[in-house]
Amino acid sequence: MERQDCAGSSSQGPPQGRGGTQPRGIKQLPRFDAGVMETYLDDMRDMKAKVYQMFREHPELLPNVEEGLSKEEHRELVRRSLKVILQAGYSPLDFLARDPRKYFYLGECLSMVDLSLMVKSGVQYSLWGGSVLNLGSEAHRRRYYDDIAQLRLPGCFAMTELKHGSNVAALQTEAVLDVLSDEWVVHTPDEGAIKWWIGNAAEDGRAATVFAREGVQGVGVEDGRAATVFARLKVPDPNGGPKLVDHGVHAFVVPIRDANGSTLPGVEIRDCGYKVGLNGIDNGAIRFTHVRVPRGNLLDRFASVDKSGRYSSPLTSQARRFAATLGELTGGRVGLVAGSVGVLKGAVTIAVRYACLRQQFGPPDCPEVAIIDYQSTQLRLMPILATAYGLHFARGLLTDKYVDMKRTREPRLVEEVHALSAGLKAYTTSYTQAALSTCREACGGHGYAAVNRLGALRSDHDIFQTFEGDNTVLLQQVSAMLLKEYRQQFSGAPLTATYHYLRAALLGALPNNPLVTHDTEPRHLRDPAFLAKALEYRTARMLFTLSLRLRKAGPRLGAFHAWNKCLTHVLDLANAYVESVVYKTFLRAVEGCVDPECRRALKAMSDLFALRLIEGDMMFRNDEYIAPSKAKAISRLVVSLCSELRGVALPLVDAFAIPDHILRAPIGLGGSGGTGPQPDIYKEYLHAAGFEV
Ligand SMILES: Cc1cc2nc3c(=O)[nH]c(=O)nc-3n(C[C@H](O)[C@H](O)[C@H](O)COP(=O)(O)OP(=O)(O)OC[C@H]3O[C@@H](n4cnc5c(N)ncnc54)[C@H](O)[C@@H]3O)c2cc1C
Repeated sequence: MERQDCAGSSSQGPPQGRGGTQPRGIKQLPRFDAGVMETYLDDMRDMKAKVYQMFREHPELLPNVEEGLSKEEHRELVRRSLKVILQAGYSPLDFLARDPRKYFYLGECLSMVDLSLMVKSGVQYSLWGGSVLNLGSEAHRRRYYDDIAQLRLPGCFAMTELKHGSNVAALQTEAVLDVLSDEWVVHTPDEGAIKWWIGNAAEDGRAATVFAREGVQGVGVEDGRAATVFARLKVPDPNGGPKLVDHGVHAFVVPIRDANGSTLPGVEIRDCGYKVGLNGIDNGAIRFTHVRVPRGNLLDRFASVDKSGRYSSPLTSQARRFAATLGELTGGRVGLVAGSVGVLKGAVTIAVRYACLRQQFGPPDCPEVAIIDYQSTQLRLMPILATAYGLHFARGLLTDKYVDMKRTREPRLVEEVHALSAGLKAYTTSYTQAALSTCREACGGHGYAAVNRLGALRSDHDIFQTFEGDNTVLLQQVSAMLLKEYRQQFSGAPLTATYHYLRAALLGALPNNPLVTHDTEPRHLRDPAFLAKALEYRTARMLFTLSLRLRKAGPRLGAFHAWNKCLTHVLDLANAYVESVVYKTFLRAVEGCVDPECRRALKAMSDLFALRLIEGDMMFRNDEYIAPSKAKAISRLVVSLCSELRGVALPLVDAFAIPDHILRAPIGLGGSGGTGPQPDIYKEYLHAAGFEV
């Protein structure tokens, strides 16, 4: 075999150690200082440093996946961690109530410590605490705030039932007002209505926010002493009729355990047992048998019931009350986006560092090459790295809008945050879940070792796609809101005028100059104006065709079946919308970066993010938005951008600044961030396996 030029392959640079090998003849992005990038990404670094320092001082709180903790041991660890966080002066409920940016930031920090801890904190403060804060009155806040904040009253959020999860409006738990005793009687009418999966219920909860039909109340939890129970509210007919009036699902505070942890009369709680992941959380199932709580336990921000049983609400319809209630719970979704982005950063950090070090094969008589120098590895990992940055900035946008919404309560902002939190929650958690598998595969067999954490992260994170709103269901809400917005925009106009207008707008968005559809110059392909317009066109086109299809199918099939017939299209539209928002946010972040080297790396990643989307969508070809020659040029550019980014992949992951004692994956250790002595990953790994080295 002909001897190859080692330098021409990939043997430049150190054969071992951080950075691996550097191919020659590839355009390189300028090196940048990871510390400068970190400063740009993160304006709350001090808090992160302190939180992580706390876990350095308490290494016993970091679960060791190899030890195979039982669910009871893991739950105990999480309980202790929550207390240590409080003792260190961090009050998550205070953050949530007064400075939500800190609350979500803390969630992201905790995600790589232990996802069970992050989620348990979310159950106590965001779900249980948040339901009291957001759905209750000032009296409820005064009564419960301190006890929830200080963990003296662990609680639950009891919405889901055995037979109903996504379809919350169909919950069956009842809360019936007994006007003689001035109490709600919370009751589970049948097995299907047993509250299920309720976090904090199996051991810790003392109370629960129970979601029930008015006239009904519910409760939950192990750690929880109380729960917000969602139940149907029923009151006597004001006209003296024999039947109770059902006002739909409302939230009630229901005590479930006494101070000694024993369940209260009428409350039966079972442990949901081992799960695929998140075993540090005590999920439980709760059945209520005619549990009585005072009338004042209805969380009555949107509806109240007086002593005589008269129901009143500032919102005119059941649907609007229900929407307002669920709208107040968007904070949970914002928290999941933050946690999921944290996991994505951790996973890609492990995979990139390992891929830079791991060597397999090479030209004859030459050193082996680092696996990151294989084009296939670059195409796997660089888009994930770019998306992690894009979603980091999008998470920032969502948090800022959430804070503004809470401050102003402006109705348009409320709708926007609802759509954005639903869309980003679905998109981010689905993306991260897929990326976890890709990172595991990119690390080969060692990625499968439990000690390297990718498997545990994959198992723990998986359910992020389902709870706080199933992703498929949330994406439908996003598309429904986009359609509604379009309809409102054209309200008053005859439907045909609307469609003609949309069609004309779309045709206008098509590049009418054939030179543009055939332009293969990288300068054009990397022009943000081209990329942003292409992604906007995609969303607008999907919106247009979806409206058209629904309009055609609706009269024949009815709204429900017409929607179902178009469901794939509905989901594609929502994803396209979210991707367009992420790209625009990414662009603003590129423009806002003053360090020229960092900006070039960010620009390359934003280009890669958008180009991959265009490359992967046949619509652009089918519509002749891009000619075949342009499509090929885009694919070539994607490969070359991945290759350029490979040169700065290490400082890009270093800028996420996840310290080794938090990352805890021997194959992903970073040492002192590229400036000091580098860890010997194999040595660490052998050591973790028990070898003396
Ligand atoms: C670990 C864990 C913790 C949880 N913690 C809590 C908690 O603290 N409190 C609480 O109240 N709940 C909790 N839940 C419940 C969780 O919120 C529900 O699981 C979630 O809302 C989904 O409901 P479901 O499981 O009934 O799924 P379903 O709604 O039955 O969905 C099943 C499948 O059907 C699909 N599907 C459903 N409807 C549609 C539709 N309209 N169109 C297309 N596809 C559809 C979904 O995409 C999904 O794939 C928890 C669940 C788990 C597993």
